[in-house]
Amino acid sequence: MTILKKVYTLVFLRKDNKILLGLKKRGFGVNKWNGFGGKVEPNETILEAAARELKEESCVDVKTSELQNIAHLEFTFEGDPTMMDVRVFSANVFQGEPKETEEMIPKWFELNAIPYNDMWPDDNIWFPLMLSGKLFYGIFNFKGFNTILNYNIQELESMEAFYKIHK
Ligand SMILES: Nc1nc2c([nH]c(=O)n2[C@H]2C[C@H](O)[C@@H](COP(=O)(O)OP(=O)(O)OP(=O)(O)O)O2)c(=O)[nH]1
Repeated sequence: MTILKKVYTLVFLRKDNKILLGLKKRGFGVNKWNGFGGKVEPNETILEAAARELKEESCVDVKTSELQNIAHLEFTFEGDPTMMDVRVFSANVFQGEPKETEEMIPKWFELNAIPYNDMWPDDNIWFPLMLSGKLFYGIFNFKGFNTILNYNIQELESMEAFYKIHK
């Protein structure tokens, strides 16, 4: 089966031992808490897309130089030839206060109170790696949107080295 790849961004803001999540109000992942992100458009870089989606969904501004790439995630769904290629970033320097938008209701969560029951089912597998400052590559194969058929996670030494071999 031909695999079509679509590139997405996902940004997590950090402040005072808290993480900013948003409750998605519509579309893919509706009613789930998540970071902020979306599809990379043809006329922009991945970093530009990450900053744009954060702004659109939470009203917060971030400089692309403050976005740290911390993970690469790939999602496939049984029977769907599209692979979602998700570039995950974190930032602790940003401008403005998060505000509710048409897409998201933002909220700061203590790191020991992450609402995993209302998140994508893979998140409780890789959030602990992210929260302990690890870099990683994860692949998740879903059946429907609630069942993980199989997955693999690899810790990485550096994202640059990973992207040199993983095009
Ligand atoms: N935490 C987490 N995030 C995920 C998973 N799967 C997945 O696509 N995401 C992220 C990647 C993107 O940030 C977001 C999906 O993007 P989107 O469909 O909202 O993109 P968009 O805003 O461009 O779409 P649109 O509604 O404007 O068409 O969800 C997952 O399993 N866990």
